[in-house]
Amino acid sequence: MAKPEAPIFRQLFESESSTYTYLLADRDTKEAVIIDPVKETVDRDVKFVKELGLNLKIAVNTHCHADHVTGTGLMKKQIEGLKSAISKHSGASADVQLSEGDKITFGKHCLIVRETPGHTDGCITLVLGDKSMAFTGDALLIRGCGRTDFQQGSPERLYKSIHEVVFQLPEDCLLYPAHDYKGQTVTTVGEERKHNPRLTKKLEEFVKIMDNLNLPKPKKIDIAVPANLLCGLQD
Ligand SMILES: N[C@@H](CCC(=O)N[C@@H](CSS)C(=O)NCC(=O)O)C(=O)O
Ligand SMILES: [Fe+2]
Repeated sequence: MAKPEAPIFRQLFESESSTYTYLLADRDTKEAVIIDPVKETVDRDVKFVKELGLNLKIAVNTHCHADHVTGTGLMKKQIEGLKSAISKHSGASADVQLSEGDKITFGKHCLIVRETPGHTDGCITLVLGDKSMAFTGDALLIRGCGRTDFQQGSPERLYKSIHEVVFQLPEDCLLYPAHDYKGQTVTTVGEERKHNPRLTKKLEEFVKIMDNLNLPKPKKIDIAVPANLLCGLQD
């Protein structure tokens, strides 16, 4: 059973890009936040928000995604008053440009913005006010991390972001990534500090690993990045 003061929390999945979208809401006021909605699943998510009687205030992107088109622009057309948000360092347009330490409030809860660059310049981690959970975007993935070979990627910056921001959260803080490709859903700070095969290494070795991932580029990168600079609304 969830603690009475814990927000409503749902983890939603988009299977083509293996993206997680998160919905959080205050149980009393019904004010809600959505994190990383995907264009293809906007109808599902809007229906769900309506079914739960939520007042969706803000749709936040953890960064300018390269692998899928964000749903924030489309969602704004369907939900009156909804605002989009992204880091001011992302280069993307949105109603709210976020900076380190900003608070996104929903009812009695809030998400605190922590800048965690390295995968991209504008990556943020959103930490729930009581530090019981955090949304790491592509900075930290479960037993992995975001690639650093495009979009201003820098393994040195990513290593610093994870060690100095994410790994400083409480050991039992639940970490929810923007993607998982192996069916995993959640991890903790303690688990990743102990078992992350990349981030448990010294910086020099981490840089070597990241420089030699040799991953193919995301299939949609040439469509997704320009669209995501405009809330996902460019055809
Ligand atoms: N195959 C997928 C793209 C997979 C990919 O590159 N994922 C990114 C996160 S989305 S920008 C990543 O950082 N992966 C790190 C890793 O170690 O897998 C597609 O074509 O969309
Ligand atoms: Fe990404």
